[in-house]
Amino acid sequence: MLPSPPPPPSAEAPADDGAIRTRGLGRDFAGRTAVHALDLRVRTGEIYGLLGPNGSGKSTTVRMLTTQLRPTRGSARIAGADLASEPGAVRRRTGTVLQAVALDPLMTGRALLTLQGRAQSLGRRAARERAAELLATLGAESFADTPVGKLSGGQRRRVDLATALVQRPAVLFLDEPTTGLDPASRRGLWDEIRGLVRDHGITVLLTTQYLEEADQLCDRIGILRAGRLITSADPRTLKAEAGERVLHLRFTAADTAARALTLLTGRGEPAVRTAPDTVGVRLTGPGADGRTLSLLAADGLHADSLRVDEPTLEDVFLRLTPTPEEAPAA
Ligand SMILES: Nc1ncnc2c1ncn2[C@@H]1O[C@H](COP(=O)(O)OP(=O)(O)OP(=O)(O)O)[C@@H](O)[C@H]1O
Repeated sequence: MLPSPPPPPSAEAPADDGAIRTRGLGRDFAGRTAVHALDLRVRTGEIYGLLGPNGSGKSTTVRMLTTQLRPTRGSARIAGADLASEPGAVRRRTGTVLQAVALDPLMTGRALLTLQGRAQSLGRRAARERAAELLATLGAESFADTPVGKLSGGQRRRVDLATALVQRPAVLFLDEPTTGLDPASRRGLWDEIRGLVRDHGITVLLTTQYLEEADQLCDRIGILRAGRLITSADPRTLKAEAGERVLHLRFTAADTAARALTLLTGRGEPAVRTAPDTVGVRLTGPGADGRTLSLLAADGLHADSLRVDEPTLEDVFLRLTPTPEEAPAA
């Protein structure tokens, strides 16, 4: 069996704190603010992605939440433990996979996991069993006895992940878990992360620079910009807020497209010519596509093909990119 359910929150923990709750959490470096006053809430059992451009404060946030970096201001509760007054409990209840993990390249994954188990006070036999169990869970048995220095990037990340799970964490922090992996390994790792959440109730907070990763993997996403959390919502909501859908109408001939454009703009529709034979119409509300098609049909115009472009997380991200004066100085 893998992790037991998350430990119950300590008596004084407010019931609605979820797995991670920060209040005004922030950090300055030499008088410069890296993270302002973060109010973050991650629900138990969700995958929460912190997304943001370079230098926006993602790693600083993770380092504060994993007790590696002392906050300058604010407070946080993680898996029911207070970050400032119960750092030991926070460490026991969380697992962390950082970007560059310094694994001894000569040790095998199995040996590393067994060692980790011993470090967590497991007996020799229990540590071996726990290692075997985790290797099986993460599909790492076939390379469990290979020195980690000889593993591929994706295999190594599985060993990293297994190492963070030895102590059955309630909350798992992953700092850019798939950076440098090829698309197939990345997808494989997503499946493992989803499995941990689904089968073992683990809460995951990950940072990523990959929009696709955030979109595919995360239940909710928080976007950091220059040290501030500027939005936090599920990917669908973010995309819906980011922009309108665009209906592309392709006609058999360019002059038909020209007629369609004249007709639509004459009726106040937000239409533009996107190619000689294509007209794009911004869909400004429910039923907008039907209205456009009816207008055209009433004039005897029929598109040869139709395509609707949905807004992407990239639209969200681009819209939220910092202005030069907001970007932290290099
Ligand atoms: N130890 C440090 N000393 C001084 N400044 C720091 C330190 N660590 C981080 N910073 C600064 O804090 C800001 C936030 O950095 P952080 O590494 O948290 O961003 P990030 O979003 O994780 O970036 P990346 O995507 O490049 O990893 C940056 O301006 C960075 O230069």
